[in-house]
Amino acid sequence: MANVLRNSAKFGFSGVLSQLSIHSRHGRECVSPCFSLQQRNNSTSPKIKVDLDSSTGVAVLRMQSPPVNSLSLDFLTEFCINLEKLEMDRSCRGLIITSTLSKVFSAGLDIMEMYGKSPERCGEFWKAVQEMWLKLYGSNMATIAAINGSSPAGGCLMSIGCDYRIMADNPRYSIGLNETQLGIVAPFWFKDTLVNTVGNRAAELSLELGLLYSAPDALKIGLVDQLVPEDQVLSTAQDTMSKWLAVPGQNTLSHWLYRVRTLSLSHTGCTGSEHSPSHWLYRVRTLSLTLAVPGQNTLSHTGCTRSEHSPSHWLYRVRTLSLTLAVPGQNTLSHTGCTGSEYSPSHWLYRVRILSLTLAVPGQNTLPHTGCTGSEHSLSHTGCTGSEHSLSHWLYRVRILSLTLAVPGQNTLPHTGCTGSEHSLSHTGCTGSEHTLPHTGCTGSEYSLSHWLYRVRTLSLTLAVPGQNTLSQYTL
Ligand SMILES: CC/C=C\CC(=O)SCCNC(=O)CCNC(=O)[C@H](O)C(C)(C)COP(=O)(O)OP(=O)(O)OC[C@H]1O[C@@H](n2cnc3c(N)ncnc32)[C@H](O)[C@@H]1OP(=O)(O)O
Repeated sequence: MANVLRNSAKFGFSGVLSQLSIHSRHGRECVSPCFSLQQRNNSTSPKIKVDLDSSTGVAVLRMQSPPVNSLSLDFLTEFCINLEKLEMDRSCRGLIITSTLSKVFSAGLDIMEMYGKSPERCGEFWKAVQEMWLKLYGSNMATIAAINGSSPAGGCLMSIGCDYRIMADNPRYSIGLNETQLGIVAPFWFKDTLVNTVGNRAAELSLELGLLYSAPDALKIGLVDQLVPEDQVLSTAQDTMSKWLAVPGQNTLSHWLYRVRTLSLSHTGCTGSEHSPSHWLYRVRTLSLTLAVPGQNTLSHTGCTRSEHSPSHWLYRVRTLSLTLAVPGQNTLSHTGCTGSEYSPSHWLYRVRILSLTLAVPGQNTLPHTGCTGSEHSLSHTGCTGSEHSLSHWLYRVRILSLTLAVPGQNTLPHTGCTGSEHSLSHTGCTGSEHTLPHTGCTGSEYSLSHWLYRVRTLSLTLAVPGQNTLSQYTL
């Protein structure tokens, strides 16, 4: 362990990436010439071994970092570099992740990385953890976890970041997000990924109690998709992969349609440098919900100081609560201007989302029945202020338009009154000028509409990664 730590990364994660001729996955056709065919087929780094079978287009990534494949900064850096190389390699369509160690897939985050480290090191580490998840969950490859041993915490995150999980049928092996048992709270994106895998209630129980599931129990709740004898884990993964690769276009649209919301972290409003990533990754949703609790609006830099709610409890309920908070008469949502009590909670619980759309309708910004009268609800970020559009027109189109607004070279939507540079990505919660699209490197009209309609959300999520607010690593 000490050796692992002593040999830790000499350069930051982003530094490592910048040393590669990294191109966007959007530019898969522009594979960097620095990767020869041979290099792409096989790659071995101290902790990771990758074999790409060019006849099938399937790569097997073997984690080989004894004793337990713990996810140190070194490990994560190597993992992400290997993932990025495969992502850029057009011949690679599927990825299987497994372990060379007996009994252990991965023990999760290296706990020594969380102890006694400098803030800078912590920042690098947490960025690398999140990068691992972003790269895996947002991959354009079909991904299968061949779980041939225990896979707690971060190991479980890696597994649920894949499209499919095959686990060794051995009741001694366990898997789960047990962070709460360790006295730490899994970040919301761990939680969201688990919810997407096992559903809300199972995720809630699992996270609040920090449960580790035996292989058979994991199958019961859907945490893994299939159990097979231990010596068949990899071969089954390879067979299964061929089914995934037979689905037309599976590597893009269908994959993304399910994941795009989870990946779009943009609404956290985290702009970066002022808060360390780890600070925010843990706290942003907790804080945002606490802020919304009437009478509790005091927490240090956000104004809230209360601590009576356990993080795990709150982290998992924040979305549900945020709906309730919108009930007029139950809360004073000064930011919405809703103060009345004329509507019952149930009425609002069902309508608040629809109404929030309505608030965005130009010329309909005064919603007397909600008590909202101010101009604060104009779509200032879209530049739409007029009343030229009818309600129904907008109710159906506002989302589509907001996508279109993000299309470089299409920022002039004459019929909406939007003319240009004011189309920062403020709808993502990013308010600074640094989050305009030019910031992402997209300045021209070189991309077609359809290209962007599919990718804009993907890109916006990257903007949301604290400390990663430039997309400099992508060549668009
Ligand atoms: C906000 C999100 C935060 C965190 C997410 C995380 O991922 S935190 C990490 C959580 N991980 C765990 O709780 C797993 C702990 N480990 C285990 O349960 C077992 O080690 C495991 C994986 C089931 C394997 O058991 P086995 O009996 O085969 O090995 P043993 O326990 O004897 O461990 C061997 C050596 O590995 C060291 N080690 C184990 N886990 C970690 C880890 N996560 N990080 C660093 N080091 C780890 C363990 O201390 C042993 O070291 P040694 O020097 O030989 O004593």
